[in-house]
Amino acid sequence: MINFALPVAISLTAVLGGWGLLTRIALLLKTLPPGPSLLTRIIENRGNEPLAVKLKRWSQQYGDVISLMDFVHIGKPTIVLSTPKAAVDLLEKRGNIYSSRPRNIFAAEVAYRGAKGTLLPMGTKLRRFRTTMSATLSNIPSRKYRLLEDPETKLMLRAYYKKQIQENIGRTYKDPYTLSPSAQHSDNVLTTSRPAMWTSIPLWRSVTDVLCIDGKGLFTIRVSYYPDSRNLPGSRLVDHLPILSRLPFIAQWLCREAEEHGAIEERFFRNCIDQAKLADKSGTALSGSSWHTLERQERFGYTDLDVALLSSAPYTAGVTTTLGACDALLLAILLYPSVMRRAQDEIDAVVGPDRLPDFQDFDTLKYIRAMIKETLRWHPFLPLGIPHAATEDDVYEGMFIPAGSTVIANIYAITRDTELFPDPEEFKPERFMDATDPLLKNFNMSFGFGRRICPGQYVATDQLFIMISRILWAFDVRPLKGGPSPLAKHGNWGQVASLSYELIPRSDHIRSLVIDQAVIAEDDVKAWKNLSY
Ligand code: HEM
Repeated sequence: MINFALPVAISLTAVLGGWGLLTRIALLLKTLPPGPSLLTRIIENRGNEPLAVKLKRWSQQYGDVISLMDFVHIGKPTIVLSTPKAAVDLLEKRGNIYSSRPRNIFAAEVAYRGAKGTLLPMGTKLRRFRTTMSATLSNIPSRKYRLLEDPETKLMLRAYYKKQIQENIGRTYKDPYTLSPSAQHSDNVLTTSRPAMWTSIPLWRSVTDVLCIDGKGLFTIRVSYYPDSRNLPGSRLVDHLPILSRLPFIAQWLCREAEEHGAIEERFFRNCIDQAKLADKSGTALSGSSWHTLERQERFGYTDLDVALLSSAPYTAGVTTTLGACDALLLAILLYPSVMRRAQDEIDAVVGPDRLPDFQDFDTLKYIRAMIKETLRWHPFLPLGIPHAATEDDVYEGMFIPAGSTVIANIYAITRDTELFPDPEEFKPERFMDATDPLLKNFNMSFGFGRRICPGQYVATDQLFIMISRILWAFDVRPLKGGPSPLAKHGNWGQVASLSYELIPRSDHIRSLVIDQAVIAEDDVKAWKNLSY
């Protein structure tokens, strides 16, 4: 007798499977959040409209939560959240299912071989990574870096004066001195960024080593970090067809860029870990994520690559972001001179001319803190944050969000929510002064949401506070006469284009105080030897 059982079972499974798939697709199409059709997206793909702006425009047309489907990731749409409420409701209140990262083959798998903390999906490795981050960067632990931020910013101020003297010999201090925010290799910018590096790696051989490998600036390594349209998961061919990464011949061509970037970062951060070990032996290490990770290497079975990439997250995630925010703050000052005057009035009343602003002034310099919040709102450095992923099916206000969806908080749109932020394009620190709404009082939306929220937010705020309060205590910031209008430099997010301005010393008394303090600061910093200035 012919045995029909197997073919019948196979056919039945296929039919049921196919039916299941069809039912799921029908359900998806019916109940997914609304959004532009694929055709609209293809048509509108032309032109140079930035992704965050396009998504904001679509959210005004379709709703606070929109979905974008494609033919490759059927059943796994991209969901975009465009209001504070939607982002808080999903990414924070339902953080247990919205805290993963989407699969990112090009960057997370090929370039970083599963060792990049910021790209980790939910699981034990992510939990351990977040523990390291909070043990070394959260509110209280982050204060230990003040030991470095204090002397470093004193040296930064002196560098500004020195540069003036060098460049303008025989002339008055009122001669212009320009800083270019995009010139990240300039001495002064390096000085300000160094504390950010220290949060990650306790010892650096020299600043040049830190920023250049084989003559290539580390800032250029952005394989996955900036979620612009090019780097979003799914924007590379290999993300759509994972099988390609397993085909050796094709993979060489498709994945070369990722492999090259990954190899450079691995070499660089392994070298840093070697330096950290030496620093510990000589007693010069300031404990940071390197040490926290190294100490747990055996227990957690971390490979050397894991140690190098997990512990370097504060450096890769913290330097350009914080410096970019500082530049945006200076740009706001150039565009809104009354803001600078009000900040200086506050500094003069609280601090006076006889000492530098200090971390002890953090609570009293309320307007400076409001300026920092307003800068992060007005000009968010990461307009689309870093994408999250849903790990379970969910329903939100009648809309179905399937497991596996990529979930993006459009921080650019969220920080322009007119209910919470009237006149959103205006730079108004006052909106944060004496605010009672918790969303304003504890404003941190530009740092992301929920369990993946930026763990470096305290370090970033400290560094912005000390840099900006000291710069405004010592200098007036003015646009260079005849230079292009600073307005042209405001792209609404990310790095502001290079802008020229002059720093005009506020008094000779302050200048001599800075010079004296810098001498003491040099000694403080020498405790961490091998740094070259
Ligand atoms: C103004 C400066 C900064 C801004 C605007 C910023 C913004 C962000 C945003 C939007 C995210 C994604 C959050 C999410 O997925 O919801 C993020 C993640 C992260 N940030 Fe920051 N950041 C800044 C500075 C820093 C600093 C100074 C550090 C470290 C010292 C840091 C370390 C990190 C790390 C490690 C992550 C990944 C967290 C994870 O994947 O779980 N950031 N940041």
